[in-house]
Amino acid sequence: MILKTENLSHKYTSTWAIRDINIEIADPGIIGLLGSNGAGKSTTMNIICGTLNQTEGNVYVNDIDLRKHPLEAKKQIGFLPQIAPLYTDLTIDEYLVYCAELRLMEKNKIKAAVEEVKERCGIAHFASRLIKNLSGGYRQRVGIAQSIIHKPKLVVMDEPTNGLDPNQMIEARKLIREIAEEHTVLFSSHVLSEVNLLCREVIMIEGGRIVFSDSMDAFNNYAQSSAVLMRMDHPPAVAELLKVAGVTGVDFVSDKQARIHFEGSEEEVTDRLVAASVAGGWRLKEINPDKGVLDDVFKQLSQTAGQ
Ligand SMILES: Nc1ncnc2c1ncn2[C@@H]1O[C@H](COP(=O)(O)OP(=O)(O)OP(=O)(O)O)[C@@H](O)[C@H]1O
Repeated sequence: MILKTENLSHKYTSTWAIRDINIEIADPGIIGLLGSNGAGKSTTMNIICGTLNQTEGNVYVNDIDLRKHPLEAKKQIGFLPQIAPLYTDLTIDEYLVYCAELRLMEKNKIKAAVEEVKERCGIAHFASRLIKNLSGGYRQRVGIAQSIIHKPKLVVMDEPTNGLDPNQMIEARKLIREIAEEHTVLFSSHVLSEVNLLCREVIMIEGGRIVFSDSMDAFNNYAQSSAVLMRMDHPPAVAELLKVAGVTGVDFVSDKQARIHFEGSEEEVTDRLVAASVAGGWRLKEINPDKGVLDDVFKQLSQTAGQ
């Protein structure tokens, strides 16, 4: 098992920030830890990486108990915290050597490891530049480089694409995918689409508890909302739309676009709406499933979790 947490729970004050977090990762790939702000992602990651001591529960990395054998377990973990721990007055080379030493790498292996990781992360051409003179995207690459320099089994990244511009995000995602070819990556995000793009599996956490843990495909099936968005040139009155079998509610998001809530099969209701549009001359321009926004999915999932 690459990572196993058992009933991981943590209190900063009198209330539980996370409670009974059980994670099992047996296979390589990218696993997303998805949750809104304050859900408990950073707390979970900090504990897994040994930078925060849990109140209760256990962490095993590569079957090594992190509490009992912290040095051994930490050799198997790379960590990119939410704020990358960069020393901006060092050059990339100096910083990476320093990180390799912190990771207790053997002296004679450090030079080659630094070279390799610079190549891998696309920062070799800036090797002697001070980190403070790098753009946000390159700083993030340096942060990623330090997390894999000692070739850990598990790389943990806390919101690694947060604060990057769209191009930098694309580059960072590409790099994360490449890293996942050799390492298992656990990365957190509060953006559903980001997790969707990158991950094989998703663990969703809300209010400090896991509310969903399964494959991305299973999540998407679950998150499929029971509403469609319909754009028409000549939309009818709400009452007309409500006559279509299965339609349970209608709200207009603009004068030409309506959100149609329904019960039952999306395909059948969509077919009926299309037929009604043709018959009624509504001049349908577009009809699409309305994917639930993250908050709605959270709500659904937390209700399920409470049942
Ligand atoms: N040092 C701390 N002292 C007290 N409470 C804290 C501390 N750090 C986090 N918390 C609380 O613990 C809960 C979980 O926070 P955590 O930072 O783990 O969430 P998160 O999902 O990572 O959110 P974000 O994306 O905003 O970082 C929140 O209610 C937060 O206010």
